[in-house]
Amino acid sequence: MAEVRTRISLKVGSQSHIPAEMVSFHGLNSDKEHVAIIFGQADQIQAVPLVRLHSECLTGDVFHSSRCDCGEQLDEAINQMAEQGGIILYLRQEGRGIGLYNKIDAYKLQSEGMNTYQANNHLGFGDDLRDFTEAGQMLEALSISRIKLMTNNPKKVKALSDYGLTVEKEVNTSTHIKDGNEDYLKAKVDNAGHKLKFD
Ligand SMILES: Nc1nc2c(ncn2[C@@H]2O[C@H](COP(=O)(O)OP(=O)(O)OP(=O)(O)O)[C@@H](O)[C@H]2O)c(=O)[nH]1
Ligand SMILES: [Zn+2]
Repeated sequence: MAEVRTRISLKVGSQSHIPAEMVSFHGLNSDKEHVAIIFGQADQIQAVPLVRLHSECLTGDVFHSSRCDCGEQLDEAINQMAEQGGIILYLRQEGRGIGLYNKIDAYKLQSEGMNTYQANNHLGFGDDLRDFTEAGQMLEALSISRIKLMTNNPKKVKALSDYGLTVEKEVNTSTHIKDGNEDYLKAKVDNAGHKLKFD
């Protein structure tokens, strides 16, 4: 199921030339172009690699929007995996699965006072439409069965465990508070049980 592997070199902050491999897949449940980014050949030489499932966030990952923490979490994962190896599954699940245009509609409602979950519900969507089965398929295709999962989201841990993977350890990301995203982070804790720490 893993299809093409190609070498890439990444730059995050002051760290440049971070070597990695990008892997495409065929035969996943949907036609979404999910990719794996593998650091330090972790799939081949580590028995229990560090893994992050990162759901796409164009506004945060690319443009570092102040509304969320996605870009910072992605950079944190890359920095950590550049040191110790690991695998990022970059999942094309924009807006927790509602898509970019709907997320923009949700942002408009959030600007008027709703939190992210209320805004999704107001638009007729559930709190979170993501399905992580394909992440399980991708890890299976890479012959990985035991992982350390980098997340604060209990739903991801449960989904991979239900798929049949062994999550030996949960590694929480830092809490990336910045001007504009505190309510977004607190809503994740209150509505989805994210393990984020606020000092
Ligand atoms: N609907 C909606 N989605 C958002 C909003 N802000 C960010 N997102 C999406 O939320 C998702 C965040 O993905 P992740 O960081 O992988 O997941 P998470 O559930 O926060 O869990 P962690 O592993 O702890 O980071 C992405 O799909 C973003 O596009 C928002 O205001 N509304
Ligand atoms: Zn985001």
